Amino acid sequence: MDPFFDHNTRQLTQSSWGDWSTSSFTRIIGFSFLTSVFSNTYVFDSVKLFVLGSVIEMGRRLCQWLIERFRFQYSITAQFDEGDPSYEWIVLFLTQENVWRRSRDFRVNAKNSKRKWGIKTGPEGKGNADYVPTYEEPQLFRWKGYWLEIKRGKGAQTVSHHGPNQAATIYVSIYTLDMDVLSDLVEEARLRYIEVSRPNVTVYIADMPTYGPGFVWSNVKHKARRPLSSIILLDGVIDSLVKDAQEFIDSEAWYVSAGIPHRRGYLLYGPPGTGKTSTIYALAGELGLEIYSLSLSSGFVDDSFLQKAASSMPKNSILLIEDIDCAFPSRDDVDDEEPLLNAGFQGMVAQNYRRSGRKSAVTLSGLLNVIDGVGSEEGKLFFATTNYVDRLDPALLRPGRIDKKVQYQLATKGQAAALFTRFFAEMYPTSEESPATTEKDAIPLAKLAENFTEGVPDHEFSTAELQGFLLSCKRSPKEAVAGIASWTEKELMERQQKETREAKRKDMLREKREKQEARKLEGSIARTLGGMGMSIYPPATASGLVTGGPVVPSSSPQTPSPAYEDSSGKSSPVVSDDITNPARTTSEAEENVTDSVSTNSL
Ligand SMILES: Nc1ncnc2c1ncn2[C@@H]1O[C@H](COP(=O)(O)OP(=O)(O)OP(=O)(O)O)[C@@H](O)[C@H]1O
Repeated sequence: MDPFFDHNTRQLTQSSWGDWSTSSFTRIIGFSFLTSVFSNTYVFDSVKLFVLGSVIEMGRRLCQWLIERFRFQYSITAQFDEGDPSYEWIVLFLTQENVWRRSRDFRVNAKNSKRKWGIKTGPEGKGNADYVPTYEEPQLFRWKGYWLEIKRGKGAQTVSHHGPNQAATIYVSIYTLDMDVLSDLVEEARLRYIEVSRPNVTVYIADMPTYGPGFVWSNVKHKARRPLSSIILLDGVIDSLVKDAQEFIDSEAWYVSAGIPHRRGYLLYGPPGTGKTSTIYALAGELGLEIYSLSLSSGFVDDSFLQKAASSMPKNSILLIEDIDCAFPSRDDVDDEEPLLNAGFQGMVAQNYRRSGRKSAVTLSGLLNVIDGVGSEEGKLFFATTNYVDRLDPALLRPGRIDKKVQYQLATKGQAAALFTRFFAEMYPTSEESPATTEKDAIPLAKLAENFTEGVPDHEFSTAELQGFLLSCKRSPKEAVAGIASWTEKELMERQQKETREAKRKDMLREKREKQEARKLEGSIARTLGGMGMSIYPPATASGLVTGGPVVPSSSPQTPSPAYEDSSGKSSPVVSDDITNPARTTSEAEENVTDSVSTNSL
């Protein structure tokens, strides 16, 4: 029975009518709303699209998930970080495999670094830039029947003078589970790199601080290989060096069986410009070794940086540390650096170690650890150069750390003649059939070289200096012969003048330091006496009326002499140059300015 309808009276009661009408109305309205919605094709199509879109998106995500699963299960991914030598290998490999053809993003580098993996953009030698693909978008290609995918990511952070830099990382995924395929790929990339770099010596330089995991050899240069014959040293020096290094490389098995770490250290020492660095580059070119170079005088190179750098070098390569004496204190350096420090910013670390008398943040023990440590084993050659061998600690020079020392000297007459001959050899071909030049016909080259050496005193000039002179008259050997005597005379005179100025400057610096130390001492005595209620001078002395006089107790223990007090009530450390001559109480600032001006003017 219908609760809202009274069949007897056939009337609806007031309350039941209201309820019924509401519910029916809602049903009718809802139905009609839905009917109207679905009868509207626009809305219906939108819903269909929405459902379809959701299905497609789900499908896409499912596919992505499956691909990721597949990749994870059936591929090997290798990571190549910029700054590591293997990064260079893989970039060259990708360039040679023409993977870049589908690239849209390129990094443009000036060609001066002779990078070997920039893509060819036209006929050989065209343009002054390298175009290096960045692989921002993943690329797929086939190699030896395997699918490889290349992706780029972000690597370790470095900091240069221009701010932080983000090194790049290249990920190579190979769709196989065979690790041998990956090692084959890396080995092939390495061999191709060596082949391409053969006419050059590859030099990795760490010239930026690195943060985070990994290590960045931030700069790579390819220098033209220099023939050993172009290095002019005393007879037999370079040959014995090359022979020694070659023997070391060839005798790895012997080192292992003898239980001796397979590394060897060389120290090349002598005046600047005598060919130390050139020798190492020529030797690396001859033996096909890469050079990893860093300078201890770079402010950011400390013990941990050095350790990381040494451990990230590959086998059979050279670790080159130039100016190794920077890690050792020298009193002269403190004097020399003082104006620099006062001039302004040097960096907190730099200030700390420079104040300690060193130019480097690397400590001796840090350096020895690197030479002895794990990072230095495995067929690594360690080369160090210095202009000041006497500053080196004996601990560094002991066999096992430095196995061979080579002394470089200023040029002898013989070296000067060899340099001259090398310089003008092209103008004076040795072959009999070579076309003659007028100069050649006039005087033979050997004779000219002999004449040239008459104007060069033994052991006075470096090879670099003589080379500089020859460059100024490179078109005419006769001109060089004619000008050498006056050039040496002028150079020697200038050198003497410079030495006099330098000696004077050092004297002034020493004097200044002694004065400062005396002032410090006086200040501390004054403070001590002031604290005890005493003064080093009677009150009249402090006012400048009386000079000299013994140290006497102050007349009033509670009130120290105002001459030793600054505005804050503390005793002033700067009063006089000499406690036995307290009359010089006037303008210290003026005197300091005079000192520094005269120092700078020197
Ligand atoms: N013995 C040499 N034989 C040939 N060239 C030399 C020789 N010495 C110097 N030079 C020339 O002089 C320049 C500087 O040489 P290099 O940098 O090798 O000297 P260095 O001894 O390492 O100097 P520094 O101690 O200042 O580093 C180079 O261009 C090099 O060609």
